[in-house]
Amino acid sequence: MNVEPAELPGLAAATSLALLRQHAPLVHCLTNDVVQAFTANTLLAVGAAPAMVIEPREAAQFSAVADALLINIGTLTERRGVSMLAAIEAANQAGTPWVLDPVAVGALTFRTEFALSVLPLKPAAIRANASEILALAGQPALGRGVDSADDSRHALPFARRLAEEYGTLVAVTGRVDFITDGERAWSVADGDIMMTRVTGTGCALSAVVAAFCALPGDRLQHVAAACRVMARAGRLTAPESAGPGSFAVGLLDRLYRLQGEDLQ
Ligand SMILES: Nc1ncnc2c1ncn2[C@@H]1O[C@H](COP(=O)(O)OP(=O)(O)OP(=O)(O)O)[C@@H](O)[C@H]1O
Ligand SMILES: Cc1ncsc1CCO
Ligand SMILES: [Mg+2]
Repeated sequence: MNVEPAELPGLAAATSLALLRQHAPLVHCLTNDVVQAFTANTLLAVGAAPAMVIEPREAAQFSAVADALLINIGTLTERRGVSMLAAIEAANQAGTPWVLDPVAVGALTFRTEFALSVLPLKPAAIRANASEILALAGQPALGRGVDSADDSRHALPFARRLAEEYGTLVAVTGRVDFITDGERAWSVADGDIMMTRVTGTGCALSAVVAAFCALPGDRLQHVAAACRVMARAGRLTAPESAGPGSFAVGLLDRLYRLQGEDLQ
């Protein structure tokens, strides 16, 4: 149970990426106001398709036909919460996987109660930083707003526990990403510190995780592959960037150009 997770093999990540581009899943994103366009462009760059349908009277209708649903509570409002619950219910009825990004859960009461209330609604995966995973698991966390101040390795046992308790997958990201179903776990040691200097790399990754959840086959492998794809693209882009601005643009270009051999 507590053995060190193995690094996801490059070939597995490449196989999942090829499958993603073949299927080009349509991802219904109910996400925060900061990252809408970056998230949509990230999905398009990697080979999936986005749609941000947020009106409560349309959300359920759309999530029933999308291939995956993303629920990100970064700028949660009461009205957006209504859309999210309707979308989750419709996705569950249609057998569509949905992914939770519990942004800044912990210190803030409204979003924390909301996140805890949707955990039993069978998310296919949860993607969060270490502080958010600790908070979801009821542990003291050092998060500062939307940023993590905790180490993903420290959060791994709690990620495992959450995955087991809710029958879901948990991807806890940071310097090293860990992806677990409670029993099995993969690690992804890649990325670059520059990824924390652009807002929404984690939020966009959660949308990519949702896209990979739509694929047939080993979902734990696919979610780990999503983390690998994002982190690898970040690692390759950082040295070519003058700063966060060109990094954000370069990351999209790199995701678009990323080939299986870049992951090996
Ligand atoms: N110190 C680091 N070194 C290398 N890569 C990192 C580091 N921290 C985060 N990353 C990478 O950045 C991406 C986003 O992860 P992070 O944990 O920062 O998400 P987040 O805090 O939810 O981000 P946001 O809320 O801004 O969207 C992941 O691909 C992760 O691997
Ligand atoms: C900066 C910020 N504030 C609320 S959501 C968000 C995007 C990163 O999570
Ligand atoms: Mg986040």
